[in-house]
Amino acid sequence: MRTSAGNLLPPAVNGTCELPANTTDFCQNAGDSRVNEVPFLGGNHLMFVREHNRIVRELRKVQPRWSSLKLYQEARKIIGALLQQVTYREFLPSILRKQDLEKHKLKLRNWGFSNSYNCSLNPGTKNVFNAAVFRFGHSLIPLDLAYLLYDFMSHLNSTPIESTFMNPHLLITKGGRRVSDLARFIVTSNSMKLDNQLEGAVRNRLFENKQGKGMDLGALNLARGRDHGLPPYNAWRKWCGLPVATSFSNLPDISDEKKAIFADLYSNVGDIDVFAGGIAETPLDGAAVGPLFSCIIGNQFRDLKDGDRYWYENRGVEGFTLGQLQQIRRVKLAKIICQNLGVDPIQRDVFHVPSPRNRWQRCRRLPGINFYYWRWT
Ligand code: HEM
Repeated sequence: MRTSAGNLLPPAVNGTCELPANTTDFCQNAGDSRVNEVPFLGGNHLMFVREHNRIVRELRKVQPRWSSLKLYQEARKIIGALLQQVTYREFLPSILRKQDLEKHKLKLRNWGFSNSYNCSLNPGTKNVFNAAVFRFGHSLIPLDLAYLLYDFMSHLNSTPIESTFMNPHLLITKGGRRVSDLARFIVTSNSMKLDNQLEGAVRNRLFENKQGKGMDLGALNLARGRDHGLPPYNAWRKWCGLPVATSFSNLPDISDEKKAIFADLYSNVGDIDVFAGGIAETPLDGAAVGPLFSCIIGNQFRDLKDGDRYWYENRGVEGFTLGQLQQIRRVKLAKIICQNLGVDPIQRDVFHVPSPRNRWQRCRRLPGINFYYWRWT
């Protein structure tokens, strides 16, 4: 895939971000226009483009006769598999309880092919998931971004997050030489707590213009839910088989303090918006989200997996061989980050900050794919 100098993403033809005057920075081009929304999202795009190109180089060594189209398609298939694996094996366990992962059949196999495909499931994302539930991440957004240098101690260029919206400077400056400093900062920093608090940066200053007028992401989420005609919080509780609130004083999974706020803001308990109610729930023990969001997220990811005929663990003419599948199963996100963004050492589980239970590892010691298994494809 095309990159630009410094192994960065190619520049966008039409400016899709806001650049200060007299800068050598550029807006990045990617398959999704949100690539410029915030530098760590751009960093994710960049990482997978680099990983794609790295995989193509490796495949070419074992399959020198493959056309560039065949190389592209096989690398794309492997990237798809890695994204699925990281999501289910690393990300979901960091937000859902073990018993909910089991209940929704979200656990991946360690060996062999999967036979969980169910043609009656619809793998499309549901309106409530996009327009409300999966926006829970808006409460995790950090206050600022910075560089963390090689010594893992010195912080530089701390920048309020609102100054980085639609401005890829921190990521692409100096011909990409700062990419690893930014990535090192991100993998070692805690996100904000998952709660019903959104930082001022996104509540008042989202995409702020020159006159100092910004938007409110929380309000956008609520408006989007209504605009999409989503049923209210209580209706989704019922859908999930959870007790439904009959009055503000008996909202079952919400603290007394928040019950009072809801009573102040809504005239009827049946009107509470699903986004507002869901992020106000007290997280379940061992989870980052409360019962309602656990239910809807669990359901959605079950359908995305079991409703997908091309799920990477499935057996099929289009699928991987067993040997290839076992190679893919060796890879964790830490390996993808360290190989492509130069964070070395890195903790094994990048969804948690480094600790004695989540120790640093040298990149070369983390398992990766042996492309020898693609020799007979
Ligand atoms: C600084 C970081 C972020 C910013 C500035 C941001 C901003 C936005 C904006 C402006 C929208 C569109 C709102 C609308 O008009 O309806 C949106 C949608 C959304 N965001 Fe975020 N967001 C960020 C991080 C996250 C995170 C961490 C998550 C989840 C883990 C997330 C999940 C979503 C989802 C699911 C949508 C709906 C997408 C769709 O329907 O296609 N966002 N975000």
